[in-house]
Amino acid sequence: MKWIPALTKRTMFTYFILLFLLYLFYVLNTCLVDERKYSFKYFSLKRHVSNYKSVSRRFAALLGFSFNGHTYMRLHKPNMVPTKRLPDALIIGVKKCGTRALLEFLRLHPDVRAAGSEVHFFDKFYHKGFEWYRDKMPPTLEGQITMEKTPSYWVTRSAPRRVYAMNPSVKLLVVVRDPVTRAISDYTQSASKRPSLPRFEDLALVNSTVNWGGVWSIVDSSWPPVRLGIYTRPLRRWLRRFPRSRILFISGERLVVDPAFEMARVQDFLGLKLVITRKTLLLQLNKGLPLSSQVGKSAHATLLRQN
Ligand SMILES: Nc1ncnc2c1ncn2[C@@H]1O[C@H](COP(=O)(O)OS(=O)(=O)O)[C@@H](OP(=O)(O)O)[C@H]1O
Repeated sequence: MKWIPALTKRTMFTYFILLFLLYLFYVLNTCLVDERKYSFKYFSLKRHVSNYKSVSRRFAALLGFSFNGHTYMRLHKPNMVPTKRLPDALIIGVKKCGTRALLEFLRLHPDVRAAGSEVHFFDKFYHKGFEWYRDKMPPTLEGQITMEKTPSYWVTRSAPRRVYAMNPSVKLLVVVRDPVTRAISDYTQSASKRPSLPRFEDLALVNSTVNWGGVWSIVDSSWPPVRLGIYTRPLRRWLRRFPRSRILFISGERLVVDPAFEMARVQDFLGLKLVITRKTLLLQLNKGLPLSSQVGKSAHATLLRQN
């Protein structure tokens, strides 16, 4: 009976393997449970186990899976795939008050995704429809905020109604600044493009016939750089559609002298975790924050002064 010794050899080999595996599981388990008893083995095994885990995690991620505690879950669940959504918050104005600085600071927050440039949907491209607008937005994950800034929305008569039609709970951010410095900033921008432009005072002031014994100059409130600084009329339009609690006013001046303070207000209003602080801003600026040179320079100078 030749098969008996052969079977015995094979059986013995199988037993040996099983015993070895049993021993291995025992050691692994004991080490993981009692770290004091087998400290050396524990540490070396732990290293191997964690290496194995991280490699498997990366591999699983490549296949579209993700670890969540002890269970696997599909990464491609609807809320895990970045999707383009209509904005949850808008920077609606005011032109030349620091809107760009505000958006650039907000972009530093990991839970904020903003459209690359001014979209002008509610003033110029409304006829293209909400699908067109959605397509202009960056893909966001669930929990992230989609944003856009177009300062001309502030003065567009139909914008409050249109924004309301998109989402009555949208959050609105308005940067305001001293109307005189705002007008000068506005004029300087135009003058840099048209050097032949008359002097600021010639455009901002008009001679008045209403006088008390002489010719008086009064401010020409119809001149756009001045008119844009009269905040009450557009504000009334926005407040007709949106409650005050949905609008946050940000001081353009304070955004320069204390950006961290204003950004804390903004993050609180948007329901974001406080990430943009004085410390993180300074840290980022020292590293070469991805801000435009103008915004970056003024913020850096301010933060260094405060330090
Ligand atoms: N960090 C920071 N904080 C606040 N404000 C800043 C900051 N950096 C720049 N600025 C000033 O913002 C002014 C431009 O405003 P806007 O970005 O709203 O201009 S625009 O409407 O988008 O063209 C423009 O004002 P003027 O320099 O007076 O023209 C910028 O200097």
